[in-house]
Amino acid sequence: MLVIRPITSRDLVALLRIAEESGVGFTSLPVNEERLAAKIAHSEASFALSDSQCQSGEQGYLLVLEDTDTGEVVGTTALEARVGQTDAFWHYHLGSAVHSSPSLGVHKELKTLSLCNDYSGVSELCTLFLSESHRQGYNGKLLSKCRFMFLAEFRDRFSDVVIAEMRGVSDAQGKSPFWSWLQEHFFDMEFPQADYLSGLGKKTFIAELMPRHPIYVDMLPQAAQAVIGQVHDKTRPALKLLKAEGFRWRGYVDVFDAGPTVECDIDHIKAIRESERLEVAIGDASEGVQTMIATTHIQQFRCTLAQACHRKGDLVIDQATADALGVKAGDWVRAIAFEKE
Ligand SMILES: CC(C)(COP(=O)(O)OP(=O)(O)OC[C@H]1O[C@@H](n2cnc3c(N)ncnc32)[C@H](O)[C@@H]1OP(=O)(O)O)[C@@H](O)C(=O)NCCC(=O)NCCSC(=O)CCC(=O)O
Repeated sequence: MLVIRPITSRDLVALLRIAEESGVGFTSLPVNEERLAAKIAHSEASFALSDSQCQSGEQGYLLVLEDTDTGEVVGTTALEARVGQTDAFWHYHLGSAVHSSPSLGVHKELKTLSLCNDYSGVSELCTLFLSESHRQGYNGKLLSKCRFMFLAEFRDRFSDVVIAEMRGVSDAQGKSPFWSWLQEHFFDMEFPQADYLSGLGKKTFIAELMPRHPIYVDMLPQAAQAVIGQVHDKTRPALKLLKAEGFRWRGYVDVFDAGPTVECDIDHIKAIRESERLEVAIGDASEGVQTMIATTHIQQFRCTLAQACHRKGDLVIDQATADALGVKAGDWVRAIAFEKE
């Protein structure tokens, strides 16, 4: 059975393997053992806090998908409580500037990119990765959507707005058309190095070196213009999953690869609106439907997909599912059907 649970220090080797597998441009998982160990420790500390200790918003929750039959970790998924609390959180915003001279009969509407910190303090979904061997059935959906169960249950720890920075376009060698232009004029480093430094949290160079004035998009090379707001091929499924939940692009893009950042008000997220809190009943669930089920205690958070019968106020699951989730009859869970009954 595949079960999502909080990461622990014992998962470091698996996380390192996933970081290698995810490749260049997957900023939140740099291939750096020390950094990954620090990420795990930060997550463990965040899970250990009580709600009232979370005022700073600096918490990060990193979860893994474990195949309980083999003990193998096959995916990751994460949430940041509030970004930009300790360092600045940068984006470019795609806007427009109108240059108009009625007397000459000239009217030009030009697209611009302006550096901003508009998403400071919002919550972020990140670090979504499923090993290729497990990209089948509802596994990807489970990994993406389990975070909405988490947001719904532990709502007070998060902001009213949730974003996700989608990986932008880069080739197999890690060359990004957008970065190539920035590199040529403003930086002396390759995209993988900039992305790596950003993943390490060393982001001050962005403020120091990035172009400070708005950029006229028409003045960028065609190749750079073409990838603004576009996602990496491998990230299309991740974007589709979020769009289906109500996430939209409002013109914000990553400062390195120009990948889109999508956002949604927390209360408008489909899975949050449609999931229900139900009481567990143990029994025969073979006539039920595929259901995502999450537990409601943060330290013992578990989420899985299993056959379940939805009855008025309760949810019938079998003993194996209850064991995997660590729940018993009468406990509360949050659930949402992936299939209609
Ligand atoms: C993102 C996941 C975990 C998703 O898993 P799967 O690929 O198994 O999911 P799936 O169910 O097959 O696909 C989800 C939906 O996308 C559709 N789909 C599949 N391939 C597509 C494509 N090329 N273009 C458009 N849509 C596509 C499927 O039909 C399905 O829609 P229907 O249900 O309608 O059929 C995986 O692809 C992955 O690990 N990708 C590589 C890592 C990555 O790029 N991660 C995102 C980085 S950006 C990030 O982490 C921030 C975002 C975030 O955290 O959510």
